[in-house]
Amino acid sequence: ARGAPLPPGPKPLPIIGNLRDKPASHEWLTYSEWKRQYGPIVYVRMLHEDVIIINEHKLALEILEKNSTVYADRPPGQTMIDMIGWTNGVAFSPHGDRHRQYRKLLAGRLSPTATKQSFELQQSTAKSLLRELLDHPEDFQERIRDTLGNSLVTLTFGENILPRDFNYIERADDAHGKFSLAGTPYAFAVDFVPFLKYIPSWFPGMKWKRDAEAWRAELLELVRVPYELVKAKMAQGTAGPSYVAKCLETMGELTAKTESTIMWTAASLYTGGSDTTATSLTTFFLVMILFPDVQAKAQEEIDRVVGTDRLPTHDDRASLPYINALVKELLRWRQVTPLGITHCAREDKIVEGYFIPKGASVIANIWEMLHDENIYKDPFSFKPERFLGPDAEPDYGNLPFGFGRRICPGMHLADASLFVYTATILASFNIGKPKDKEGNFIEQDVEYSTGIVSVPGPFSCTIKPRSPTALANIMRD
Ligand code: HEM
Repeated sequence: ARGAPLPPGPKPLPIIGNLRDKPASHEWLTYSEWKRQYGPIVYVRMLHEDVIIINEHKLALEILEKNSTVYADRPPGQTMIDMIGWTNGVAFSPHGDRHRQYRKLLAGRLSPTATKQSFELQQSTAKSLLRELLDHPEDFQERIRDTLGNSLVTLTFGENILPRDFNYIERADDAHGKFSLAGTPYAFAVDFVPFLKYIPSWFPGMKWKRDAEAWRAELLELVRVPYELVKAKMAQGTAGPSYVAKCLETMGELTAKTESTIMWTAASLYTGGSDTTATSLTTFFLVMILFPDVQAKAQEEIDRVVGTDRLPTHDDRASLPYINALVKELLRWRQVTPLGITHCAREDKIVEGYFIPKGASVIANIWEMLHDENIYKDPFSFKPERFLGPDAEPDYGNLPFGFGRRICPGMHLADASLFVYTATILASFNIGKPKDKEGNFIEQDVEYSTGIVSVPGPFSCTIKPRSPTALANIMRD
């Protein structure tokens, strides 16, 4: 398929290619610079890895959606990730028969219609969150993470399924930390010298392999134990509703393969949904202190449409256009996964006159696409109004959730839960800038981390019930 040129990009050096151009962190910012220098599609070579960076939404749709099967794979990735077993998980599985099975099962349970079955859980999660925020406003970031995390565990396995000594959240977060470590490029000798993985782990200097084996066992336990517990409760007829219970009900006869499909997709709900949703909701608090007029308008809409005697629910969604626009703007302003997850080309292809080689890593700079000045006026200010009225700016569709065969399967759940969490909080609290002893507002520089999920550092805000009626609503039940 050659005959067309590779996309333009910074000049590579012999052997190492563009390794020295690789940004140390927050890569999306450098990639955006490259858009201005080289255009919307850029090619770089990292050692022997071909990397294509797409910086424009229209082009990303053209490449990743129109040729969704060609770009459905993930890059082979780090040896350590594979040794620990993460390539069995949904997000890092190669796109073959197994990944198709994963997606089919997830699609059945996370479709817009199926998602409605979790509305009640989301509403009760929103209420628990109100109580947590009332009692521990200074810890709001941690409380958000915990409350939303617990809700995902309940959604996946059911209420009170896990014994006290099996702290799912702690174990999962620990496994995610080890995943990040294992995924750090060239952090382990085996990334340079793959045959090291065949040397026995008792050999001197092989601690990394003993680590890999221990981490593999931990991950397997995290994936298997809760599943087995639900299965046992199902057999006794005592399991409550959950993702796993529903899968077991509908899967028919169980084989090792179908069980593995249920287990790994179940694990992907917390892995994919926890940091992302919690980070978006944390950013919502930042927005509230930085853009007080947005908070006032949102509260005005809720008071007018829902009233003050009760909390908003999913049923109110269609009559709350400003809140809907706010959620849309929240996912644009600080998209939480700025580069999505890297896709990989399964075959050579010429797209838009450029050659994209088989095996190339394909990165979509979602951050740049959502801040494109040609589409969004004043892209760094937070304006829900941009999505409202006759002069509305274009709707970005599913862009924050990625592309093609790999698009986020949890997007409807994420969207619905963010709606009900933000609406419930807006109905109940005023969120404000903290003040110092002299009563002056404290300005804070909030930095977002680098990584697959870009997480805000700590910041503070005041969280106070809006009125005695609001307080009564929080305290009810
Ligand atoms: C604000 C919330 C969320 C955002 C912004 C988000 C974003 C994304 C993005 C950009 C991808 C990569 C898509 C691609 O490769 O093109 C992804 C994948 C994924 N997400 Fe989400 N996500 C969110 C919430 C969730 C939730 C709530 C769940 C599950 C309950 C979830 C589960 C997953 C899974 C399993 C994958 C891997 C899909 C695959 O590789 O086939 N995500 N997400």
